[in-house]
Amino acid sequence: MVKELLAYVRPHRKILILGGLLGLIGSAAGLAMPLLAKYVVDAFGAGHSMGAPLLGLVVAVVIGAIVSAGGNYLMERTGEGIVLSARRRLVDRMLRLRVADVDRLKPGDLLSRVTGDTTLLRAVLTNGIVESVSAAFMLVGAIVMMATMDGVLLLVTLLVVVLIGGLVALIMPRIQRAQTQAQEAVGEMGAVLDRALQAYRTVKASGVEEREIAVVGDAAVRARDRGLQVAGWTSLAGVATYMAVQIAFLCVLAVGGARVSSGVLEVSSLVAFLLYLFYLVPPIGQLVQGGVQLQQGLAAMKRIKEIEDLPAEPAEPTGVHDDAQPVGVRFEDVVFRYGEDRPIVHQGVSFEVPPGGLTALVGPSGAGKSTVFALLERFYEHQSGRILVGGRDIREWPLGELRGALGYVEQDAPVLAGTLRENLLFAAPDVTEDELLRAVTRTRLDDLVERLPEGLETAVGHRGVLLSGGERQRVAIARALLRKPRLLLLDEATSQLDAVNELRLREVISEVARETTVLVIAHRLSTVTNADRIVVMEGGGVRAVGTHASLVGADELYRELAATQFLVS
Ligand SMILES: Nc1ncnc2c1ncn2[C@@H]1O[C@H](COP(=O)(O)OP(=O)(O)OP(=O)(O)O)[C@@H](O)[C@H]1O
Repeated sequence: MVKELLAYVRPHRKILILGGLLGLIGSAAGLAMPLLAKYVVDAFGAGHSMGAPLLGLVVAVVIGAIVSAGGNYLMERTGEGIVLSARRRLVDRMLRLRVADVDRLKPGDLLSRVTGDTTLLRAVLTNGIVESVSAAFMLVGAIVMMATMDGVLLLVTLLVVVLIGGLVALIMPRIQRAQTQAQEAVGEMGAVLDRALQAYRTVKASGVEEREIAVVGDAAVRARDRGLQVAGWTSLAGVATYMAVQIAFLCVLAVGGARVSSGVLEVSSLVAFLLYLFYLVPPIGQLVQGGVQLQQGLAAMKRIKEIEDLPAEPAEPTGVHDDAQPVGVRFEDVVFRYGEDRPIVHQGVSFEVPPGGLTALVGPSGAGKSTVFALLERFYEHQSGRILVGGRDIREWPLGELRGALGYVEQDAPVLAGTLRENLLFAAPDVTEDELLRAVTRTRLDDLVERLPEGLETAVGHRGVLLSGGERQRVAIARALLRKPRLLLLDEATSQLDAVNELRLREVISEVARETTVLVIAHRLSTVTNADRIVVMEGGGVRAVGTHASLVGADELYRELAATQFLVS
């Protein structure tokens, strides 16, 4: 894991080393200061001119400040670079994952990995590493300098520091544990808030705002409590460090005072020694901090790796293609389940759809209709049997080419944030204005475009709130058509459409079916009666295939479905 962490640093190592060197020079300038102060005191005591040592002191201060600032900037720069490459890698992988894997993961959690965990990497990889190195340098430097001043005083100091250091070492694991719990608590709060925001309308309609506010509030209180625990332990460690320095200061003052009065030690050396003593504090703190950051960074790395280690789909370009010939579909004894531990959804599904025309899939809820689409798009892989598109096994199609040949309209067709134009051009950004307008006309969206205040340039909102269910689906159909699909998969909207919208949708579907193959999961009679053939699915298999007229006579389930679901008169 540490190796993985360092892999992120490798491309930035030159700048990081330069930044680290500048930091070290800054530290060295800092270390020189007590020594220079000693010379000032010595010069003062001996009645010599203080000009030279004072100048040295000023130069050390200025160089130290400038060099440290430069080093700091380089560190931050590297940090941003590391976050950028980590985010790019992670997002690249995330958008190439298999649908099957993404379905298992929580969107809020994925988001936090890109925004939160990558930021934690920065802390450990830049400040963490570099500050720890420069802190160790400072620490050793200060101790060496102190040793040159007076060995006895150093011994007194180290004794106190080691004692308190032991105490801090005992506190550290507690800080770490509390910190992890605090991060989890914040995550939990995010999860409950996400739930409420996702179901915003349901929350309002159910009148449960107060309860949801309380639930999120409770989670926030738990996060605060965990945060307080961290604060408590950190303060204790701070007090211990502070006490260590004060006690060491008093001891050094007492022992040093005695040594000065007995003439073994000069006053200036005692002053310089005491200054070095206070120089020990920040590096100790930084080393402690570096340890905490390393733990956080490793935890973040683990979460990032979890995603990066998931298999990706092959990265092939998809998009508009030249061959617009409609293709047929054939399912041959397809067996499929969503997971090892899941029930079988398709138990030997077989049916055939010739190229062109309208085919409706009908059947009770849970029969496996949407799963047919998921398998055709290869969101999931079937376990046995064969699925042919255009006479070719879908496993032999390059994935990008297969998806390029299919148009897919989800039941709850999403309208993306942005303008209507952006929504239509989402899958085929390079089509001409003529083609765009033709698709708008074909999907009977011209009325809508006229009605909207800014036509195609109207922002249709984050959930397309300005559009009705029927309009949303026609926008999605237009979007799919602009890719010139050879087979259109349409999961018909179940939401009640008004008569005008239903008529329009039917017209659109029939018209599209004249040019390409349309496979529609049908929820209304108008679609079914218009269909060239109907595949009736039940319990993970195909029960009957025929036309509306033949099935009403021949298939009991179909008759029943038609009578209840499809509003038969
Ligand atoms: N992503 C998934 N992971 C696990 N199980 C799933 C998933 N999607 C669907 N299922 C299960 O597979 C079965 C068939 O679902 P499918 O959506 O194909 O049915 P359907 O005929 O389209 O039903 P509906 O008309 O209600 O949408 C259901 O029992 C469902 O719970």
